[in-house]
Amino acid sequence: MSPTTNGHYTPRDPTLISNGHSNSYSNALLHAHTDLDGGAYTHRPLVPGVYVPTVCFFNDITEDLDISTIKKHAIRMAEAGVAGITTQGSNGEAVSLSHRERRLVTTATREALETAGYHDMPIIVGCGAQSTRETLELCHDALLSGGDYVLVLPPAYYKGLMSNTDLYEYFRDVADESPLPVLIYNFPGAASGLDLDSDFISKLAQHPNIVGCKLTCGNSGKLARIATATNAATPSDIGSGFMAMGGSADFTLQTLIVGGSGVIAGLANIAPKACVAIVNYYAQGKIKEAKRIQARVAQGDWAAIQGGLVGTKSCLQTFFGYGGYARKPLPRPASEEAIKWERAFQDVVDLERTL
Ligand SMILES: N[C@@H](CC=O)C(=O)O
Repeated sequence: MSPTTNGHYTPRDPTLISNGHSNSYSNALLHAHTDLDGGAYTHRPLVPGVYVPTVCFFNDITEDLDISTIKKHAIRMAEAGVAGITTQGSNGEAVSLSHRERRLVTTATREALETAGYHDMPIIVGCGAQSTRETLELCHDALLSGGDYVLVLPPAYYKGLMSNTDLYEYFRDVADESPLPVLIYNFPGAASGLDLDSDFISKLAQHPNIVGCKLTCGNSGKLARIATATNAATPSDIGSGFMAMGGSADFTLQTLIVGGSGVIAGLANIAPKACVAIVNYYAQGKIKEAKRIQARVAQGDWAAIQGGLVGTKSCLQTFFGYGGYARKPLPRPASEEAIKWERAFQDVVDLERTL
């Protein structure tokens, strides 16, 4: 694999990575990624900014995927000005989906973006699994579903049996073999407390197929060290360089100030324009305005952090008329609970509506 700038890679041989899932749509996607002269396979560049880890939508009764709402939501996000979409992040209920359903969600998202004219919008696909083998299978699926990058959480089920070296080798092996460039996902809350440190991530960042990270640990000191060590892309760059991303909207401005590249933030499902406004104000040097928006976004994100995707969906249903419920066994908020989330998100939704 030969890297050029961030987001532009030539894989070994794109025709060899069908992994048994090839169909006419995925062939069309491969074709869409391939230069007309039959040349290099390229990925849509990752531009610094806000990436939304989209929630997944289901039929309330059958719990089947609600593809039309998945598409509608992706378009609403794109129209709000996000830089890209992440399917199967923690908000996307990946752990409740089969491999087939994961492919369907990413394919539907790509189709929606294509239909709405967002041909250049990158999709990052969550692909972390408990074995190197399954992670790689998901990475291949991500490619064939229209994804451009993969976001990989460390395996943690057998945490007690693995050393730092084993984990390092996991990311290295995935990056060596993944047909899509990799972002490392550090989220101790979803990985049995496993918290990757800045030395570990900065060392892995030297791998030519590792192009960024998402830090949901909320550690802006760690982010500063990684951004410096990797010479990370910032909102004033044109999209080349390592993408050192914050993992929650409540430290978007802090991420930018220490040299990070933006955020992959669940709150953007509710308030994408507010999150984007922080980045834009920062890029224009309007720090006072950025701080003002950040303060309200941080408060709204507190609700998103506490309520997770259950609270986020409840908020979408209340204020935007779609959202539904998470798959069981996650709870369906009773009416008092829904009112609680309505109150908690009210201010950030008000803010969003002014933008
Ligand atoms: N708070 C996080 C949760 C997962 O990373 C987010 O905003 O996405």
